[in-house]
Amino acid sequence: MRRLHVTPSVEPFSIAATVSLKNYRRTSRKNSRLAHSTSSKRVTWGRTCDHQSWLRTLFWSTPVVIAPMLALSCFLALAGYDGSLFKLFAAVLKDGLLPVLHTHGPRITLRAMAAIIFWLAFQAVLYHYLPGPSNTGQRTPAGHLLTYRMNGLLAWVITHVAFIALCYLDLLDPAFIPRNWEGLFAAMNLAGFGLSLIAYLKAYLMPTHPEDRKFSGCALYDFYMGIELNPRIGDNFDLKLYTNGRPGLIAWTLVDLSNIAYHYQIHRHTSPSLILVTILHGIYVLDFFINEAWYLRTIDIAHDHYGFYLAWGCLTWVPSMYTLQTQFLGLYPTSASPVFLILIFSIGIAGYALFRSVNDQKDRVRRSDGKALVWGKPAEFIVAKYKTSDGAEHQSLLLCSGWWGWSRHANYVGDLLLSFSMCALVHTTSLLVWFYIIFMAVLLVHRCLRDEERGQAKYGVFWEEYCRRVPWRLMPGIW
Ligand SMILES: NC(=O)C1=CN([C@@H]2O[C@H](COP(=O)(O)OP(=O)(O)OC[C@H]3O[C@@H](n4cnc5c(N)ncnc54)[C@H](OP(=O)(O)O)[C@@H]3O)[C@@H](O)[C@H]2O)C=CC1
Ligand SMILES: CC(C)CCC[C@@H](C)[C@H]1CC[C@H]2C3=CC=C4C[C@@H](O)CC[C@]4(C)[C@H]3CC[C@]12C
Repeated sequence: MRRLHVTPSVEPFSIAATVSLKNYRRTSRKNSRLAHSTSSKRVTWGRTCDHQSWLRTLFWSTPVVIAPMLALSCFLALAGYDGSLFKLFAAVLKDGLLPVLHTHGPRITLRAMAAIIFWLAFQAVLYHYLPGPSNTGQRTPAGHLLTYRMNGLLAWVITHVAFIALCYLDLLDPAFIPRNWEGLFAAMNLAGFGLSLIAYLKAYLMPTHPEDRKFSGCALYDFYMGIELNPRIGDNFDLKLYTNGRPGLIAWTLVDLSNIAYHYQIHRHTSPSLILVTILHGIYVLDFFINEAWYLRTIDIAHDHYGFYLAWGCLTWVPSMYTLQTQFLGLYPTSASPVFLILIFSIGIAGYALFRSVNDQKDRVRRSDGKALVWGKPAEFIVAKYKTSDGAEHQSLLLCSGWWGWSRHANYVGDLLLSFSMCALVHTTSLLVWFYIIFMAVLLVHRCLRDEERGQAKYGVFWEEYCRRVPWRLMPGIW
């Protein structure tokens, strides 16, 4: 890819929606006119959502209550009702909630509390002390460019080797997690709520970058979606990357492995479905750690603020809800034909390949400043200008070729195929097992809309040009 230099003194706000230098000159004249219209705009992206009514804001805060209730329902259904949410609701209607909670509800135990405290501390130590290459994230609305140390893969390997070694030496029961699930679930919730509260108070009392805070005007919404963008302890301990990328994600594969052991201890055989789901989960989690620097350029790190959504979400929702398939299979074996398993597993692998290829294209283009090949050809992109609140002007590349010319979120299509496969492999109609794909579909469709709003506020006319060139949000011809 030839480098496209825009000399500020000649065309201070020009953009290029181009593949080559030839096209660049033509489009930049048009784009510079467009750019002048955005450059004078107030910086609104990543800022207060002052256009929202309080009723709307309150409505969007309801997951603070709904998500823990959903997690509790799934816990109860697995603990006492054959993994059936319908049986659970029938029991609650018949006997009342309190007796159901009394018989099957989570319990705070000292052992589980100690295990969760140890787990969080152990992951914090690995996060802080393990070596790894440094990478910078995306520029924040206030203009900060933060550095992160990428040592997640090492942390994942050390944790799993330690777990296997402790089990091998008979110092730990490999089925420790499902056997202590009622206590662990309660302790994870306490930790998740506790960390969310700490994040909320820290945002007022000791903010890391006060100019990057976002206030909605509704305390509950601020607690839910977060105030600080990148809260840190000291200069280097990034609370968001630690929470999102360590205790929850590493627990995901550990919970799966422990459920395989539990299934084996109870039934004296292994389940092909359980192994295949664990392999898909393992690929997904390992992919995250192998490509950790890519994660710095995703919505979670670059745009989402740090509150209950991420803190409780990663400490409780991920280990308890993202593992529902293996928890179910650990307790209730199912059977499926080899042809079915091979077909569904192949769909999962195809979904993963799409997910990785799309994410990789964007990452390579952004990291190389556009000097990358996409599907064997020089990348096509829009050089989109935006302003930070300090008044400085910056630019980002919006890729428009390869998968990113096919739809604006082809990576979500791959993820949805993979999620479908993770659920279908269990071979049951139990709603609880299918919850993951339903959640992912809602989350990713909502993300498409959210990202659009934010892209428009950040890039203005450049975003409009991008949407004109790549009209489909998710699936060409459908949406
Ligand atoms: N398992 C799970 O629970 C979930 C998994 N995921 C997966 O995580 C991955 C990351 O998801 P997510 O962060 O939502 O989305 P993306 O990785 O697609 O990142 C979106 C950001 O990329 C930038 N961007 C948008 N369009 C372009 C473009 N054409 N060229 C270059 N940059 C662009 C924008 O940021 P900027 O401001 O920098 O321009 C935008 O905010 C996805 O693969 C998704 O499937 C996502 C959610 C949940
Ligand atoms: C409170 C709840 C209703 C919602 C909590 C949601 C969060 C726990 C999740 C939202 C986005 C999720 C993720 C995004 C991208 C990821 C990359 C992928 O490669 C691995 C998984 C993940 C880190 C994933 C983890 C959970 C979320 C943060």
